[in-house]
Amino acid sequence: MHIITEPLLEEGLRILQTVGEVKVLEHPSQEVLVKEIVDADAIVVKFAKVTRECIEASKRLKIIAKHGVGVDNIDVETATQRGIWVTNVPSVNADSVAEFTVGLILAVARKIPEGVEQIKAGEWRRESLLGMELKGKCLGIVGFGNIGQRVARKISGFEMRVIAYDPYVSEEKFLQYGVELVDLNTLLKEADIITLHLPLNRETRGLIGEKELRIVKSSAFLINAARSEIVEKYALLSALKEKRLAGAAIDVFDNEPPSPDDPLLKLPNVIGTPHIAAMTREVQEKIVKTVCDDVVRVLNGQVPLNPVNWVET
Ligand SMILES: NC(=O)c1ccc[n+]([C@@H]2O[C@H](COP(=O)([O-])OP(=O)(O)OC[C@H]3O[C@@H](n4cnc5c(N)ncnc54)[C@H](O)[C@@H]3O)[C@@H](O)[C@H]2O)c1
Ligand SMILES: O=C(O)CC[C@@H](O)C(=O)O
Repeated sequence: MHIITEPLLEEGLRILQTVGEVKVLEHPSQEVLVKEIVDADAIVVKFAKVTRECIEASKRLKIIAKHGVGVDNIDVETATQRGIWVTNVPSVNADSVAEFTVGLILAVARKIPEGVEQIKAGEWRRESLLGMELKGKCLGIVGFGNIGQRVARKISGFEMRVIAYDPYVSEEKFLQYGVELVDLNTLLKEADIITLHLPLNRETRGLIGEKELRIVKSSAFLINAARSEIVEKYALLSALKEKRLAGAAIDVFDNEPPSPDDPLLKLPNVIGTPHIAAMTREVQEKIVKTVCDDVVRVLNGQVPLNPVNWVET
């Protein structure tokens, strides 16, 4: 039996049914997941948390397949210790996420959502919507992997200076994209727009905190379409309230969906979207096939094509 924790495109169900019965749990609580995972051979997960408790409750689990890139909602260490494959779908959503990031940059720098709200409310207060031109400004990309590189490529027509920080990418890669490699402090000091494209893990949790937000220009904007916890929420709130940061565009929240009372969403200089950077028809159709094909491979005794861990034999 295979478990799916969130609704999946029909094509995915069809592929999974070739190797067994499929049970769709719509956004299960931890309690439900711990109970349901006991007899599962495979689990396909979008946002549900596959914790140590879940993994330890499972008796037959062979694969935890992430419908996306970031595996921060899966306890990869425990899965690895127990010989369970964890897979993801790298690069497939990178173009859509990069396109969306460019959209967020334009939206926040040119106050597009406020303009839409005003006109729908029958208002015409153009003077309150003075934006920032991108030409000649500096874009700072933190995390220069699949998405970060595509953001650099897609923004090139806007004639910005592009700098990036990524300690794990070779200098040649930055040269290839015409991007200046800098350290994090330089990026925070010099960027007019800072955009995050790195995974959430022990090293990156809270990477952008009080100290870092005191370095940024007060005219700068922060874009986060990576993971919420990379930025310390209360440090971000203070920076925005005290106008030490001009604005933020955020696609990811620590509790999704966020409460309508989330203090970040109450701020006029914050744009929020419901984790939709990868939500295009093209991406969803490709992801579902890749993620389910790996489940089939593992259940047929083959090595998956997109493992994020390994199992010692
Ligand atoms: N909002 C969404 O819908 C959405 C969609 C896709 C991905 N994401 C998030 O975006 C992240 C990046 O995706 P990707 O496809 O570019 O992944 P990727 O693995 O291709 O690139 C991530 C890059 O981050 C770098 N990195 C790691 N630790 C770092 C650190 N401490 N400082 C700077 N750079 C560091 C890595 O070297 C790598 O180059 C994912 O992990 C996921 O959390 C969000
Ligand atoms: O499923 C989605 O649309 C989001 C997944 C995204 O956050 C990812 O890590 O790839």
